[in-house]
Amino acid sequence: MRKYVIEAKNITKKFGNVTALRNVNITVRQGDIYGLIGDNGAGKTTFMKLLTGQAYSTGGELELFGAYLENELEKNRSRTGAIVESPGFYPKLTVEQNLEYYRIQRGIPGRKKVEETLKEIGLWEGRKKKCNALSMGMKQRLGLGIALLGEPELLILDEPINGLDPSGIVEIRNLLLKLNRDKNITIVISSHILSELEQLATVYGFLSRGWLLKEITAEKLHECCTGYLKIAVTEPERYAALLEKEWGDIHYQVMPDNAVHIQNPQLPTEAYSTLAFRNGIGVLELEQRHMTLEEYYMNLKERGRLSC
Ligand SMILES: Nc1ncnc2c1ncn2[C@@H]1O[C@H](COP(=O)(O)OP(=O)(O)OP(=O)(O)O)[C@@H](O)[C@H]1O
Repeated sequence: MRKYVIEAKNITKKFGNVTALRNVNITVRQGDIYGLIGDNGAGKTTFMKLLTGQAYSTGGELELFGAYLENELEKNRSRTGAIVESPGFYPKLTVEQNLEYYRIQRGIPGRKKVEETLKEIGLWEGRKKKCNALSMGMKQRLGLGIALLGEPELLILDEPINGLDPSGIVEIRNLLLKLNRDKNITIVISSHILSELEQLATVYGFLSRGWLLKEITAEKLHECCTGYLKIAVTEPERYAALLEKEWGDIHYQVMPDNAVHIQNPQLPTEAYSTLAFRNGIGVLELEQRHMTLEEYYMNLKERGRLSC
């Protein structure tokens, strides 16, 4: 069993009369890439701020690397690195000078550390650039570099791919995967780009208005979302009636575009097309589809809870 890095038990956070988190239970294990998903105002940043010590809970218990007493928790925060809200760079200093500044400020020994970090985040070539001349992608990488200076075991990243172009997104993704794989760094990451999170996360937590709707591993989610068969036919209504007659307990949906979506099909694809052919119905399109993370999330929000 992998060790717990974060255990949030019944965490509540109120800002005056605004409740940002309500009895939230979140568990992150060593080596996880934990994707926090939720609409604006769901409580993602607040949760991350509780982890970094930028805010404190008003109820419940937070454990970081097994410690929950405030002074021990604080000590363990030194084992984390974070980008929560934009890191402050000195615009007139170069990339290298900014990193050097933060190294000294945090009391991290060894000048070599800056060089190693620059190479790790792919900013060695751009180290002499002033921060006010950096692209968004370079800024995000520098932010990550500052977070990495203290050799964290846990990275907390609030929307680190926000505002990046497609190649910037791929660069950050590959960097995070490498850090996770090679250094076993546990990562908590939030993003509104679900198709991107899908390529990174090993566990998901879905927040809505301060409630944790669901926590599920990527593996389990994938199993649950075996998805549906999309079969577009010339006579969808008649085809739907035939489906029911042939397999009574089948779950399907007739879509506005002549397609019928068969949920979790139990038989080989041909069985469903043959049924149409046998009854003189034309098959226009046949495609096995997995539910995307985005579709799962939209369903979850609509229904509040899903069976898986
Ligand atoms: N310092 C604060 N004072 C008062 N209310 C706050 C404060 N910080 C956050 N909130 C409120 O708490 C709720 C959760 O905000 P939070 O920033 O955690 O959401 P989020 O999921 O990160 O949203 P986004 O995707 O927009 O970043 C919101 O209603 C927000 O207005």
